Amino acid sequence: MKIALIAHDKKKADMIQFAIAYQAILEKHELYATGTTGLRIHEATGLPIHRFQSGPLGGDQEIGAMIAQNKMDMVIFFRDPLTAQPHEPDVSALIRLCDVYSIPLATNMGTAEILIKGLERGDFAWRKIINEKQGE
Ligand SMILES: O=C(CO)COP(=O)(O)O
Repeated sequence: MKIALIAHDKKKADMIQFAIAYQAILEKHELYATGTTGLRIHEATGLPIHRFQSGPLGGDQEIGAMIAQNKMDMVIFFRDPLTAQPHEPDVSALIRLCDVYSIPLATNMGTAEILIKGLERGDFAWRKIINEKQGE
């Protein structure tokens, strides 16, 4: 599965803890991230991770483009709900696309843990079926 990992600055520590805790699951999948989040996860875990631009420089939009092409299976996006983001429209657009394409999206640690455990349990087999139909 292709998984996008994104965290706003005040949530990066949470994301790193999450990646360390679930490294054994994450390493079985293809990981993508916005620039700084990806760098921090890679430094903390050594996990291979494709890094897009930093969020404010277009990284959210690049991940959104993958969703629009049905090339992303899950998004874990630890948003900071208490800090205004200069690229708020990009953040909203990414979340909107997850809803347009029914892509599982976690915006906090509680939901992310449920998604990742579901992934390990095989709950995302339906994504595999869709991908196979598309010849991916
Ligand atoms: O701003 C972000 C998502 O909206 C995250 O970007 P970085 O991972 O580059 O900090």
